[in-house]
Amino acid sequence: MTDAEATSGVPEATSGVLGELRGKARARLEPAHWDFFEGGAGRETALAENVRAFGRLALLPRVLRGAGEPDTAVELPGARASTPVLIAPTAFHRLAHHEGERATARAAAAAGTVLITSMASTTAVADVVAAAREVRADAAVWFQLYLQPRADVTEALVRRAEEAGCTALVVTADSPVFGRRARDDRNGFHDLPPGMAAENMRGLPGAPPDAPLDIAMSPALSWDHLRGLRERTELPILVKGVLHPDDARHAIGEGAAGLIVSNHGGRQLDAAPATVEALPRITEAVAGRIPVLLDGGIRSGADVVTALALGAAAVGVGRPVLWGLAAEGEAGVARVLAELTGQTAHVLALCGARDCADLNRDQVVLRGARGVAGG
Ligand SMILES: Cc1cc2nc3c(=O)[nH]c(=O)nc-3n(C[C@H](O)[C@H](O)[C@H](O)COP(=O)(O)O)c2cc1C
Ligand SMILES: O=C(O)C(=O)c1ccccc1
Repeated sequence: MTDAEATSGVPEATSGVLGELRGKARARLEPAHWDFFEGGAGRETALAENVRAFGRLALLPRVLRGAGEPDTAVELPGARASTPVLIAPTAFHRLAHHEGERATARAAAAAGTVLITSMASTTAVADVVAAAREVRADAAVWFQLYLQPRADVTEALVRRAEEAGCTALVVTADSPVFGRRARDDRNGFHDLPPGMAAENMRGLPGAPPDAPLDIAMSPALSWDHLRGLRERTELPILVKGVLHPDDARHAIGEGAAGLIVSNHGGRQLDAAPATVEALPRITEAVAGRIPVLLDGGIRSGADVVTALALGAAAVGVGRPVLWGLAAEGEAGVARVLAELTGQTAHVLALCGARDCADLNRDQVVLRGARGVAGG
């Protein structure tokens, strides 16, 4: 058994553009690298449920609303995107394609969307932003950050992201420890191969000159560290990995500019719920004060519109972007973004929506029941 269908029955894409790219990626990648990209923690329940939960939901279209051609643009902290489909931060793009994050950045910029570039990228953040800005001068790149136990290390990373031209920080809060991933254990995959490194981690305080520091994950991190970060940067900060409504309220109290409802693509707490099932309680708690984004299991325009109807301002896509990158490089990522955005526009039109905000949570219903999802 080498993939999620076998281990947990995740109904991943097998047809359409995404299915084609997924198949091509799988054929091209070394099995251990495929498993690293595709796998999740534990029994891969959260991974499978992210996808399955969307399949349990249906959309109630509104009719005869004279909505016209839908506008897919969204306004976000530090970005105006022409699509609600953003690129979620994923590590190690050079494992997928030799052009790595540069290829992803060019495709994101050309599509007019936000690349949330991972702190664990195999290309330095300055080079990622430069690649995006070669395509589009006002391309938005956000920097995903794991708060480091050493404040001087975190600060050095933030200065790098600022100097590179990133327009927001995304603090990943769901990783007090690294998830246990059975596939990586079985494959003995725990590090990048020779010749590749986490380029943002070079030359930081406490590291030998030019050697990359390991990314630390720490259960000692608290809201105090987030507050410390806020005091040291002008960039808007989004908190990624929020699933509990009280944490959403807490993040607002600490001045977060946005939230990303996420279970890290099922790679951290395997017992976590599907993200779309956690979303309604979060948007209810937030009550429009800051934008709430979602990632996990987005594989179609209907999934995007379902998340939007439940109150998300935008969504992030992780694995499908890696499929596109591994299969066809920049062109493959462009195909994934065009496909998901095109489907989203089509579903918005079929639902009678003018734009991404012109939807209501009463349009999302549980299949096989008469109730409305999330109450
Ligand atoms: C291979 C891989 C690497 C990831 N690396 C990171 C990371 O470096 N930082 C982070 O915050 N999230 C990371 N994530 C989680 C994604 O940002 C996102 O939450 C998840 O992939 C969304 O689910 P999806 O893959 O079903 O779209 C990673 C996910 C994958 C699949
Ligand atoms: O694999 C991941 O999900 C991830 O977040 C990560 C973080 C640091 C290094 C490599 C991967």
